[in-house]
Amino acid sequence: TCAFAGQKKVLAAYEEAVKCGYSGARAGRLHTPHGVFDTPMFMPVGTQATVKAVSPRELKEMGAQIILSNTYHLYLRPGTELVAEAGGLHRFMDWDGGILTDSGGFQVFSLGPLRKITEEGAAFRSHIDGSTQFLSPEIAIKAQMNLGADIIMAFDECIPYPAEYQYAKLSTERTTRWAERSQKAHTRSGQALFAIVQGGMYQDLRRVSANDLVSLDFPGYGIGGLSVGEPKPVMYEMLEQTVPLLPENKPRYLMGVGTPDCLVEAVRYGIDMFDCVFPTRVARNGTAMTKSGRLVVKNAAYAKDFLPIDENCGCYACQNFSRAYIRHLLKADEIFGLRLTTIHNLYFLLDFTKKMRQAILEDRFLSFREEFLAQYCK
Ligand SMILES: CO[C@@H]1O[C@H](CNc2nc3cc4c(=O)[nH]c(N)nc4cc3[nH]2)[C@H]2OC(C)(C)O[C@@H]12
Ligand SMILES: [Zn+2]
Repeated sequence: TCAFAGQKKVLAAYEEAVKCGYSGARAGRLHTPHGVFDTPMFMPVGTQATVKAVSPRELKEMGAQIILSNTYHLYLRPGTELVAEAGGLHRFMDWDGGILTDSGGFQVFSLGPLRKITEEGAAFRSHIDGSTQFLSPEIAIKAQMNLGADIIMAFDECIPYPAEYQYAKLSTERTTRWAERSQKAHTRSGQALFAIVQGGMYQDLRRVSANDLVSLDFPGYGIGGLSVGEPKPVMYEMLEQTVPLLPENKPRYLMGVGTPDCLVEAVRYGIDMFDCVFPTRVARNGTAMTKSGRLVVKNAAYAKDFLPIDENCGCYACQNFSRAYIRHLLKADEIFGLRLTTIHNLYFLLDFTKKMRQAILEDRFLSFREEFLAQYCK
């Protein structure tokens, strides 16, 4: 049911992805049990069944369509059976938009002190209480069926960066076997299971991974193993190698990205969906995202700056409060300060993807990209 149909520029009976200029950029519509959503899209991250510091009502107001939660975290606490008893994740967190859950493949390797990876799965110690835990494709899929997200991810290994070719090859082949096991374990109808392309930073492994997963016929594809510390040009090169091998009529989701400069480049290669903790995380240490780069509103320079973070921003923070006020709250450790920077950063990225979509529909994406990159300092 997670069909992906591009938005056609002219009215027509069928929908097809609108291609733009000499790029792979496309404007699409993602059909899920909780609604039809526009792409390109940014998905706010709500790791533990809440997008930190903002409410579902505020998320709806700022235009969030699909939000993310993490199987790894919810499996450890409060447990995915408990969430199922509560009526599933949508009911539990009172969110009636789309939900995508990551499978735990990344969190196990980035959070829990790793014990061991075998063909069967990954043994690790919980970062919460140090208990010995184990995740396999079957366990991760069952957990995600309990949570009831609209889109779930296959259990994979996010290859660390850098990694030896041989390690990347063996790990990628195992991830493909795990994707097949994930598919067999996935019995919940109405829920889309996406595979995750791996391959490290090796072009040939990326192509093999993409081709193998495409032949297993998933309704959508995550691109994993990126945004793990590699230089941005390397990430873009992996996209160039991978995205063209993925079906045009299915969504492509670049995991863990990111900042607007990365989003506009990835959209050019044909990516439709993004998630990243960046906007909510940097908000909590007083950094606001703007079209010219980062603005550390906590800095003394803004003590008497009575302008909003961004005069052209339509968010609740910019419409009602000044930099001086937000800086005061952050300095005073007032929770409302973090809420305002978080609201602004999420709104900024959600609005940015809306602007990219509009540019694609009006066939001016490449000039939009040029203008944006010219004024954005990384
Ligand atoms: C720029 O933010 C830092 O970088 C991480 C985001 N980068 C990222 N790459 C990912 C790859 C995968 C993958 O291969 N497989 C699965 N299943 N999920 C994934 C999730 C991923 N997220 C954030 O994660 C932390 C919190 C470590 O820092 C952030
Ligand atoms: Zn704002």
